[in-house]
Amino acid sequence: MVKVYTIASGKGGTGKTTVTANLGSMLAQYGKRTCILDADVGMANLGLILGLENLPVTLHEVLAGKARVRDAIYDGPFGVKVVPCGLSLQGFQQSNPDRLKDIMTDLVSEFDILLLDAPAGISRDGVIPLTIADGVILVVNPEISSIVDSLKTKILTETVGGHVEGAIINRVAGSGDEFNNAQMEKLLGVRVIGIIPEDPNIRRASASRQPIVVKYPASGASRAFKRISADVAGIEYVEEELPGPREGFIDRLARTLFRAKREA
Ligand SMILES: Nc1ncnc2c1ncn2[C@@H]1O[C@H](COP(=O)(O)OP(=O)(O)OP(=O)(O)O)[C@@H](O)[C@H]1O
Repeated sequence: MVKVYTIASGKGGTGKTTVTANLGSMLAQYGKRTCILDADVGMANLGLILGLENLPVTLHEVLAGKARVRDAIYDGPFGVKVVPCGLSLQGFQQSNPDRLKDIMTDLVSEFDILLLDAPAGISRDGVIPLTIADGVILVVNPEISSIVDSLKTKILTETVGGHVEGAIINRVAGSGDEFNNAQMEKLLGVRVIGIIPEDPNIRRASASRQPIVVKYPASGASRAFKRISADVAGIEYVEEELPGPREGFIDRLARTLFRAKREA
C-alpha cells in the first residue's frame, strides 16, 4: 500500500527541500520504490539541488494539463524517481494545483512511498499538499518563530482534514545528542521523528548538485538522514562503523623513526 508524505513547514527555508532530497534518496537505497515531487510550484528548487534542470517536461506542464506525469519522471540518486518543477513564472501561472490529486492517483500503483516537497505558507498551492497526504512531516528549526509557524501548519492540516505524522527538527547546533526531544514533542504535540544537526556539508553537497547522503555519507547530517529514513521505511537502523582518522605525514614519520630506533 503506497504511503504519501508531504514535507511541510510554516515559514520558508527550514530545510524541506533538503529533507525531501535526502530522505527520498535513502528510502530508495533501503529498497523502497520512492518518488519525490516538487510541489513548490512557485519557488521550485528540488531539481536544482539534484542537477535536474532545463528539462523538456516538468510538473508545471503536467499541472497545466499539457503532459502526462509519466513524462515528467527522471532518475535521481540511489534509484529514487524525481518529478521536478520548472523555474519559469509562466509555467507557475499556468499550473493548476487542483490537478495534484489526480497525478498522485496515477503514481500510486508504481511506488511504495511518494514524498511531496510543499511550498511554505498557507496559499492554495500550499494547502492542497496537506490535504492529499497520508501524513504530513513538519520540518522545524529549533527557534521560537519556526516552532510557532509549525504549530499553525499543524492546526491548518488538521482543520482541512489532514494528519500530521511527526516532525523533523533540522539545523540543531552540535551533534544533536543534547537536544530535548520530550520538550519539543510537548510543544508541538507530535512525535519527533528525528533530529538533523547543522552541517556545512549540506550546502557543499547542494553546490555540487548532490544530496549530502551521496556526497558526504559519513557526515553528521547524513547519519541523521539514514536513521530517519530507516524509521520512515519501518526497518531497523544499524549505525555504520565510521573510518578512523586518516594517518597524517607526521604520524607516519614518527612511526618510521620509532621503528628505526627500536631496530638500531
Ligand atoms: N542541517 C542543515 N545544516 C546546514 N544548512 C542547512 C541544513 N538544512 C538546510 N540547510 C540550508 O538551508 C537552506 C534552506 O534549505 P532548503 O532549501 O532545504 O529549505 P526549504 O524549506 O525547502 O526552503 P523554501 O521554503 O524556500 O522552499 C539551504 O541553503 C540549505 O543548504
